[in-house]
Amino acid sequence: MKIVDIQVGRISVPLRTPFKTALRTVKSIEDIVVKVVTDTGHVGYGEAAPTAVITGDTTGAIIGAINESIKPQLIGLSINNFEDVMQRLHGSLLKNSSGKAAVDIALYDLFGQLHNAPLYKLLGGYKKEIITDITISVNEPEEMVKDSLDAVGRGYKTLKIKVGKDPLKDMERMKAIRKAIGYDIQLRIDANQGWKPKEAINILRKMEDAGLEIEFVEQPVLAHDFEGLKLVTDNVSIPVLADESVFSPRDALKILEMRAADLINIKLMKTGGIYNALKICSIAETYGVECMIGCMLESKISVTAAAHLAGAKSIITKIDLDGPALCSIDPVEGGANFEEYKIILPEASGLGFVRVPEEFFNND
Ligand SMILES: C[C@H](N)C(=O)N[C@@H](CCC(=O)O)C(=O)O
Ligand SMILES: [Mg+2]
Repeated sequence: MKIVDIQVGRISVPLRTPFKTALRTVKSIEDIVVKVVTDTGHVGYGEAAPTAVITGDTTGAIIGAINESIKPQLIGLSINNFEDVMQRLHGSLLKNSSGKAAVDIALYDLFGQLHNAPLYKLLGGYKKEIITDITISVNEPEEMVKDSLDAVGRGYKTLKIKVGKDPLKDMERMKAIRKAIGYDIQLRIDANQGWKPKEAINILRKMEDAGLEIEFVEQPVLAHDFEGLKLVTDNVSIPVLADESVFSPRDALKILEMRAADLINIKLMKTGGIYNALKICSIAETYGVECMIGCMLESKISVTAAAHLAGAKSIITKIDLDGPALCSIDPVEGGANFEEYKIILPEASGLGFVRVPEEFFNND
């Protein structure tokens, strides 16, 4: 099964409501899609999200990385020697994790097709069904209460609340949400780097004292501030999850050696796809640290790949794969079945897509 072509296209999907974090506001998913074609007529699909404020990857940079650096390395290689293909892909250029992720995902789709098995089974086959949280954007407290109640009405049992805009207001937000939804629903929070270390310690202790029962806090401080992250981890009881601080297996190793966080958030757009995400799973297993699998603003294509990984690995115990649930439409047939909080993995080979619209690849 030889790679004969790699095509790049675009997918655009309006969100149900604007997505707001401490870092950005977005109204629609505007991602890059990739199609890897083989001499046997098989096609693998991938996707990249240009989340410049987190990964540094813009739309133009992703397209350039794939067309100028990745594609020339891969044409003619055989999926049968998958290790060689992965080495060439991940060695083709530095950084550019989102562009690498799109191609890596498409190649894993082909790897599954080559071996005629769903990817999650080839990677471990731990479970066929996973349960995701849903994200509540940072807004005025009343609006966040309304959005939280809507999410609970849709059946979600875990909400990930975006904070990090203003510590005093964040406290108000969390008190209002907890009061409205009660204690049967789990609350995790994501500050997206919005607090300073001492500010984070202060607000998290207040949340503990107020009995808000926060499952964990995601990325309270700046991504590069490993010492600040450790200071927070050492000084609060709420577990700390490293998100923007961990892109590569090397980052994961450093964070875990320092004991700077209690949990790690794996996202394919940060790791450059499944190949390196698997290494982070092994590192985390070695340290006995559980992982979350997360996503950026991604549609069903790349979130299906993340769901296959989550279904394969027991160390992934927390799921934040709500990209498709935030979308107003789903233009892709097949892949994982997203039924609100329940994600069911497909039994078809590879990632299991049935139809990815050809229009995505008409680049006029
Ligand atoms: C969408 C997901 N639940 C999420 O919150 N992902 C990121 C932010 C993604 C973005 O800004 O596109 C996260 O910080 O966990
Ligand atoms: Mg996060």
